[in-house]
Amino acid sequence: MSLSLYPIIRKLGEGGFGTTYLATNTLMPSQPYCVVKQLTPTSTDPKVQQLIKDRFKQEAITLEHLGKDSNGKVPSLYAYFVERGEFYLIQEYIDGQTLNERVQTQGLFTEIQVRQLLTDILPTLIYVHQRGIVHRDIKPDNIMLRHRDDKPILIDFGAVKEIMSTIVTASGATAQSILIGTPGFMPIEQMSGRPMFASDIYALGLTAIYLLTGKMPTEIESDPDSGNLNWQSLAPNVSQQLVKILNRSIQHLSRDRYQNAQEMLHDLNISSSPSTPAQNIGSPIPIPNDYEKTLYVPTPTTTRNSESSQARPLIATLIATIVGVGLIGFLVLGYNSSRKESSANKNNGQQPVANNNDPVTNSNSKITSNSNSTNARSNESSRENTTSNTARSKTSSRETTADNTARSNKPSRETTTDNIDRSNESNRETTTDNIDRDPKDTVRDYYSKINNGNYSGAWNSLPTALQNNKSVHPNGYNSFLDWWAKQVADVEVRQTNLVSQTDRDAVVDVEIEYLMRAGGVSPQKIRYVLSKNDRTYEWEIQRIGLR
Ligand SMILES: Nc1ncnc2c1ncn2[C@@H]1O[C@H](COP(=O)(O)OP(=O)(O)OP(=O)(O)O)[C@@H](O)[C@H]1O
Repeated sequence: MSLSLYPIIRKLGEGGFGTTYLATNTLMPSQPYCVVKQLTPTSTDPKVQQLIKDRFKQEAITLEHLGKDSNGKVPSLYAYFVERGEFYLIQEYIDGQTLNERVQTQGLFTEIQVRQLLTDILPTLIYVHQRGIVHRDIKPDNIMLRHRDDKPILIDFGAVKEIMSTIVTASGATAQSILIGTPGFMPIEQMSGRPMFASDIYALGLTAIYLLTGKMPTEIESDPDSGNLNWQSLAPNVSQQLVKILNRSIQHLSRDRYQNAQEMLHDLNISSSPSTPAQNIGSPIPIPNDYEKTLYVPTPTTTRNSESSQARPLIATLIATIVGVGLIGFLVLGYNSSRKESSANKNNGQQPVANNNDPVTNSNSKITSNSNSTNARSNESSRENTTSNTARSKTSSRETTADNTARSNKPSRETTTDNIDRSNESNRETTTDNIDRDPKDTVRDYYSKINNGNYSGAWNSLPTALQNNKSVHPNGYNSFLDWWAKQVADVEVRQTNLVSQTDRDAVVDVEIEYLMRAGGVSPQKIRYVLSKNDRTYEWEIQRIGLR
């Protein structure tokens, strides 16, 4: 097989991974049009290239079966091959228009048209998901309306692009260097490298909103309190029923969305045709303005809302990051961060005693392989995957922690005893070490303590004013434990930035993600104000606030 069999007519588009062309399929008697998708891998390492070749073949087989059995719902795959380091897919040409082109040429969709589109495309999604495939890049550019029958065809599956971004990390593991998906259409779990079927539902909901409003998700204002998109005012004639369905499909947390395409199709079928314009359906739940409160107050509503309100800014940041670096080098981070130990509740609500000498295992921000996210076998197995990965990483992290604890407990305790009786001179020794310490380490240490189950140590790192703030910690240390030990499974430090530093003060911005025990991931951007202790010269947290 070779490219010369498919003479190029013209370019159709160019994306992050290559170029799509209109071509002629000379292998067929009528020499019909075909589409040539040329993909260029990120890595030029020969070992990685071989790996990509193997995976590319697997993915081509998947696409072949998907096309063959789909009854025209997705383009057929005619051929695949590798030529001069470039990877090629030869696909059926769909004579039609993308949804984006349709809106540009014919204007916005009516509710009836959107309902028809959803009724047509949801069975395709059911079909794709039943084969264990998450599309991962549903958007108006990737759904075509075929001229002959106006039926929607799903194009441009994300998995093959993800394969192109395969790299080998320093530890020898394979990972994907790029998040597949389009800014604004990617839900939070997909941005964390864990796409699931509900991720496609999210993107489809936003696609429908685009058809009704003409606005991409990034162009729609979100409610400052909840982060929910204020799209209804842009489409005031849409019925309450459809608003409700679309709002459910675009919930931030996957568990609040339709779990599968059948559920959404079912609601669409039973809901009546357009009648009453929507009035505040799915309206945002307000969150308290007290930002510090959302750091710890462990009520599910607050968690959801704080996630909502924070997810969009984070998404914006990630978009900027992804776009800014030309889509290269944005490594998908896994969740193998260090673990809390079940002894978390040992103190049972009593005020903890000083325990600042617990060993600190800095296991944050690890880069891990994300190779299992390509095809989720089913919703259930997708969940299993996530759980088992978490479980696996927890075990290994716990081992690391235990190991480190064993190694470092003793010296730590000795230091404690020493410190009590020590003279100023020894304090000066400590000082010399600490002068050079980065204030960012203090922040990282705080989260490491939490991940290691050293809640009392973390609590003691907080300024007294925050500990005693009744709106943040109504039950003191118990409130702190309620959040960290009972609701948060892991906290991942994504980024730490030293904003400013003098001899005495420092400001550190961090981007973290809470992995919630109930499921879901909640990103947060937090600002720490630290000051240097006059006596110990250690950096101490003075204030914490959301950014
Ligand atoms: N099977 C197809 N039949 C007809 N036209 C197609 C087909 N596949 C893609 N196109 C057209 O080519 C355009 C670009 O294709 P596609 O979305 O696959 O890749 P891209 O935009 O170049 O990059 P990326 O894959 O990164 O999105 C589409 O918007 C569509 O107009």
